[in-house]
Amino acid sequence: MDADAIEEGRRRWQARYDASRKREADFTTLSGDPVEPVYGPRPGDTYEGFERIGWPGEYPFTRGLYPTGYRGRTWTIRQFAGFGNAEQTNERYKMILANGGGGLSVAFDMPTLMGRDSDDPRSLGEVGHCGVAIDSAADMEVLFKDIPLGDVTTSMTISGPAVPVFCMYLVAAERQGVDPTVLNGTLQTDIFKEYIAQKEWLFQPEPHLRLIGDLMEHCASRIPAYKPLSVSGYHIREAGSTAAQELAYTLADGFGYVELGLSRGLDVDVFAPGLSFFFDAHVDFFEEIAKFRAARRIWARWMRDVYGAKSERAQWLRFHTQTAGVSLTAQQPYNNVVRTAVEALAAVLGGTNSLHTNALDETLALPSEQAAEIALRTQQVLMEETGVGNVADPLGGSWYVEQLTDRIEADAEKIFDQIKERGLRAHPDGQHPIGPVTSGILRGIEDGWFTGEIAESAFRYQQALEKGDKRVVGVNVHTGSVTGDLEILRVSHEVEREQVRVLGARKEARDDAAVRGALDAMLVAARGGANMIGPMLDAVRAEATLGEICDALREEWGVYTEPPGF
Ligand SMILES: CC(C)(COP(=O)(O)OP(=O)(O)OC[C@H]1O[C@@H](n2cnc3c(N)ncnc32)[C@H](O)[C@@H]1OP(=O)(O)O)[C@@H](O)C(=O)NCCC(=O)NCCSC(=O)CCC(=O)O
Repeated sequence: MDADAIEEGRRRWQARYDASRKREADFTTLSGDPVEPVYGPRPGDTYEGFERIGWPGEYPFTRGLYPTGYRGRTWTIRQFAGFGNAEQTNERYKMILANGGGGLSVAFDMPTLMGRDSDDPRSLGEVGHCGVAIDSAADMEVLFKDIPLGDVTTSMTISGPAVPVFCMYLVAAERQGVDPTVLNGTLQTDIFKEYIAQKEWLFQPEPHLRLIGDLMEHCASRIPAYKPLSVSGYHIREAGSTAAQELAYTLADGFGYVELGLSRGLDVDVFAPGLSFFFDAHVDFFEEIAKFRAARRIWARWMRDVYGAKSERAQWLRFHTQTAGVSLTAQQPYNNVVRTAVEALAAVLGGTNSLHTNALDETLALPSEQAAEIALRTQQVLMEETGVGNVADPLGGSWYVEQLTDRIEADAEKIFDQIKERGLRAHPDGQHPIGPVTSGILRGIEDGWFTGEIAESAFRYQQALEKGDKRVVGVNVHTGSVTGDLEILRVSHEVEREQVRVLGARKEARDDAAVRGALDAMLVAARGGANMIGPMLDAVRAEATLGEICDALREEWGVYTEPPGF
């Protein structure tokens, strides 16, 4: 790009920066010297390919979504939390909010994630263990007791039974007297990554996609700020993928949901802002920063050029980041604080919109209160002390980071081609039921391609670790010393007994005929083409449980069994 064009871009950015709101904060160095909100080539310099880098707040958004970077608003500190019953988790949420947490993020227990009630025999021993147990709208009410749902953004990490759980959240808001149309938050809902990595699905992909389409339609028309999908690479990475695979599979899944919305006749400029993303921040500092920058650029280009999105918001890739659970070690666990801080810094330098920092004991158990506090404080140290939010995309223009960004982008594009090619194999006539990328994803799920590719990468890394080419402190290098007793959070089995007792009492107290009638009406919608959110909300209002709703649908649609892979 020639020097004049670069200067014209700088003036455009400056005008938008001047017109934007900034935080009341000190934007100087620790020594008191002023710093610019963003840096670029020196006036008069040319820069080949600068249009791929650009300025913060404009296409292709490599350098961030906002002209102000974090000067406008810092990232959201959003700590993923949940354990035991709704009452215990409600206490933890109040602690997080009181200590400066910016939003909530609900972790559900395994039975809830699988759409089973706490009194289901298959739930035995799991209730309240890896997250909070939620059986019905009444539990959701307790979960958010004294937390005004209209004022706090709430993320819920659940995908198989995302839609009934979302209905419970809406009913809890109704019962708080909050107008559901003002709600703001994120539901994970990403079923593709369940088949690819996390493996918490309920049905075949097609009925799941139908439900997700209903949800997208409902949110786009009635709850405009709510983000019904958090397209997730985190679990793909944690399963052992490379950074480029994480990026490419996740963005491809995002394209799949865009195609789903388009196939339902929705307007891309209306529904696309409801798609958000969720990535891992692993320990290779620069590779991760490059991944985040490439993610924004690829998404903006595809949204504009392939799917016809016109508004900036529909071209924006907004993402939450969690530091890499898989990088934590049980050996010398205090070192995990250091790893997490480095990973969190990569996320921030990559321009994350929201961040969870892992607690040092998470490789052993759910975080203790003390470990959870250190994790929260880690973000606050970065935010308050380091000056990292003063300058947007401070690594933009680094030869290394720019080349890494280009390389990851090119690797991702190759993977998109492979996915589309699989789609064409499934539909050689080019008649894709939802869209070409979706066909490729479904084919890749069906024939085990994604899981095979991830397993291959995980295997290669493990070999490198065992040969000592890759080193992990406390694991294959610097192994002695620095130990210490950790206080481990243990969830009492009493929680399960109490949850089952309360659930039994609620079932006794409700109007069974109303529950049955509402579930039947939901099944009528399932068989026809009507949007299922309305009837599902009615079932939830009648205190139908999550297990009852999911079982009715399992009976209707059948369950999914993974094809065996070797
Ligand atoms: C979009 C995100 C990513 C972030 O939403 P947030 O509300 O926190 O932040 P945001 O949208 O970026 O910002 C809030 C508002 O401020 C505005 N805003 C932000 N920065 C600005 C700036 N500089 N200038 C002007 N406006 C700005 C935004 O546009 C937005 O307003 P508008 O709304 O008006 O635009 C959302 O989807 C989210 O919160 N996701 C979290 C997902 C999550 O927690 N998942 C946990 C998974 S845990 C898991 O899966 C478990 C893994 C495991 O451990 O196994």
